[in-house]
Amino acid sequence: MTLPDPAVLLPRMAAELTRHLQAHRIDTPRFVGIHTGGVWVAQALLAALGREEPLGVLDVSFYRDDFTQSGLHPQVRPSALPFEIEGQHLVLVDDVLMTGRTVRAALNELFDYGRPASVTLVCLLDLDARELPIRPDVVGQTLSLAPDERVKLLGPAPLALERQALASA
Ligand SMILES: O=P(O)(O)OC[C@H]1O[C@H](OP(=O)(O)OP(=O)(O)O)[C@H](O)[C@@H]1O
Ligand SMILES: O=c1cc[nH]c(=O)[nH]1
Repeated sequence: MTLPDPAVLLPRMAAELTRHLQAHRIDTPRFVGIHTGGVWVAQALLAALGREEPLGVLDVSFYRDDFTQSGLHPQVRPSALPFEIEGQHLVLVDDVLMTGRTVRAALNELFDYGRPASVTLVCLLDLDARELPIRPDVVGQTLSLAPDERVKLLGPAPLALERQALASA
């Protein structure tokens, strides 16, 4: 199966997000991307929406539930949220949603900064392999991979999806 082109998915996602925000009467959303791929997608989405505003960046490494098993990634960066979280309507963006564990970690981190009024979840690809009750509000495309396959977002520009074989243990 051919992987989709992010440049095709992003304008559709921008239109669907606009409809979602209007339907929920959200006028001033604050965008937060999950490092690394989610930040690239959030930047592309802001550009597609014609919005120029600071983007929050979350590195969820310390909040992962496999943190003690996997060790710390050498490029862990502090999160940077250039706006209040308390009472805000957040748009949380990631590139790939698979088990939902990264989004769980992101929500835990966000709630350590304050209580948002709402969180809208946007992802470029949904791999339909959830291990937690988390669902996206806006999704570029849903794909099912073979058990030994993974996808990787290459970026930041141009964005492209690459198929990878899962390294055997
Ligand atoms: O739903 P999950 O099973 O948690 O998987 C989704 C996460 O996997 C990838 O993160 P990765 O840690 O590879 O970071 P990256 O963005 O730097 O590639 C991807 O960017 C998502 O954040
Ligand atoms: O295939 C996958 C699964 C999880 N996260 C990714 O980035 N790709």
